[in-house]
Amino acid sequence: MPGNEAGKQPGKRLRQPIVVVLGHVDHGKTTLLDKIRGTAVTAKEPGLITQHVGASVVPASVIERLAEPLKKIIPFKLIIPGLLFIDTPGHELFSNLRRRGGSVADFAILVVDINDGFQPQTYESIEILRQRRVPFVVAANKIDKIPGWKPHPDTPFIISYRQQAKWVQEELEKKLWDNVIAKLYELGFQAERFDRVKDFTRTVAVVPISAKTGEGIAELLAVLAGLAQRYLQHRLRFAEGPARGVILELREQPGLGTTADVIIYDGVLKRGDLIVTGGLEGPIITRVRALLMPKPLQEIRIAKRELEPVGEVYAAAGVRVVAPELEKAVAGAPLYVATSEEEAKKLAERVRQEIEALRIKTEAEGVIVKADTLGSLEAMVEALRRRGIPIRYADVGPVAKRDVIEAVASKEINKFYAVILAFNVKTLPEAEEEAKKHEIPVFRHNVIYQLLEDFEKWYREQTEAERRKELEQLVRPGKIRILPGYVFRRSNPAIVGIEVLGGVIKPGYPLMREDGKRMGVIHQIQDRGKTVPEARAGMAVAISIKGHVMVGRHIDEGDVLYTDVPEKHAIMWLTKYKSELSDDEKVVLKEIIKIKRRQNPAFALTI
Ligand SMILES: Nc1nc2c(ncn2[C@@H]2O[C@H](COP(=O)(O)OP(=O)(O)OP(=O)(O)O)[C@@H](O)[C@H]2O)c(=O)[nH]1
Repeated sequence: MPGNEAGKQPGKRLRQPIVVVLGHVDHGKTTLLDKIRGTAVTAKEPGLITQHVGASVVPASVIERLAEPLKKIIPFKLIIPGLLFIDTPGHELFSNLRRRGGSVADFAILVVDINDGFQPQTYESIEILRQRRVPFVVAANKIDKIPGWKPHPDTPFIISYRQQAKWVQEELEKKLWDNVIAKLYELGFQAERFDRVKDFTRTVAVVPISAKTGEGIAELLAVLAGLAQRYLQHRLRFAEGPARGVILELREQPGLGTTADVIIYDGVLKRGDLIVTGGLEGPIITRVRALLMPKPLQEIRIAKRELEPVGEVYAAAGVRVVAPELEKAVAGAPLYVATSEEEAKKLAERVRQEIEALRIKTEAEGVIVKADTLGSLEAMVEALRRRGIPIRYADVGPVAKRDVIEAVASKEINKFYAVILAFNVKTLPEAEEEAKKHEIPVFRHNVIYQLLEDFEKWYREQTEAERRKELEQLVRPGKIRILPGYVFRRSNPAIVGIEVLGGVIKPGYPLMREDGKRMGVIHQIQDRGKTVPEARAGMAVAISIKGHVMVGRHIDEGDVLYTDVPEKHAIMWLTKYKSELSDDEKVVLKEIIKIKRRQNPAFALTI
């Protein structure tokens, strides 16, 4: 079984924990994975070149040797055979390592540039790790870029650190705290530099490293291995029994059709096995035609490595599966080996239910979600749920016309949710036209965090604009007194000088007397000869009043008038817009309600 060391002695073998690398763009994920692979290769352990499809294994012997100088700080004896690293970093792929209620990945390394600190994808990575309950270690990368740092290539961090000048050490500590540890605390995690951690299951260990110089890689691997053992004490599994895995990626391969890159996290997968996986049109029951693994090579150039057929693979493993009907499968779907046709049917039902549970379709209000894979769909749905954003419809695939139709239907219930959130998928031309026609915004991004930020920003702007508009239309509480000696015209319209005693008046506001009788509508407000849009408490202005109002008959000099706030408006002021009233407006509103209740005791009773 070339390339699959776990398969060499298929007796009772513990499986390796699966590790993923996440983090913000350019923080050094790829460089770190290359370094880890390089470390494993240059260790020149015979027969330990351990390449998988989409993954690499760092054997325990390599980790132990690297960690030798650290024995006093990180004492451990490894019982796991090694660590399986998923080769492609990033949360798009990580989200496909899904498994009902969690992740196939046992651990993660969150890479944070120690100089750049937390960035959008750092937050997003943490969110996804939290969702899937994956414990993680933080690699505070690029320590070689700290001013004054003297690199000691491929040396443990502790040893290199001791040889740095004091001020350089201080600079590192400061950055480590400000840019990494404090940020983790803000998010509710207890975190410490790895050598100060007492309980690795409660505290996030932060390992300062340089993926470029190799400083700290020894500790990073040792901490991971130690953590893996502690965490997995009760979860460690043997590589035996029927395989369970997940489709990481599907690829078209000339001559072979659609093949699936699968991560096997449990059991054994053999050529000829009856397997069950999932597609959008339903579960797929098929047989493994071939299993492909990379040919063993003495170097790390893995990109174009040739694959060769193998008879079986043992968990944990990354393998390319060749089988009929895989073109109907979907990335992120589970893959199970069935021991009989009957069991296959049962498993198929389980897979169908699992996939259906992720695809949402309701008649209720909510957004429309489209994502490229099951894994990203699940991550999107969970992220939306946590933010309390309702979902009407969620599915895998490009944005199509029917998605726009769903959004239009959603608009009838709540226009602010009539949007399409498209994660890493295209919009079909027909759908684009339809969206334009119905003014359905389509938000697209390949970072979930960013996609949701964009939508939430838009949502806030829209609801705020709506609120402003509604607010503008409400009659505000206002109280005025007609100034004696300032009657300019008695009627048609009446023009009088007034003083605003409280609240505010605007043109268009109806007025009432202290006995609740309507006294026309304010037509215009003038302040020293100039028309103004409003008058507030303390101002003395002239107003014209339209309607059947005559000074001397209906109203008189010295009279107090109020704005005639309609009951609906009064209720809005008492509830939704309470915070929009000034203190004097609140006092005036109370007086208005008192007047109104003389005629209608139930006026603006909100409970
Ligand atoms: N000085 C220094 N540069 C580093 C280190 N790690 C990575 N880099 C550089 O940072 C840049 C980004 O590194 P990548 O490994 O491509 O980062 P990434 O996180 O994989 O980025 P994406 O794959 O684009 O998400 C490259 O130019 C690396 O050479 C480090 O420890 N020190």
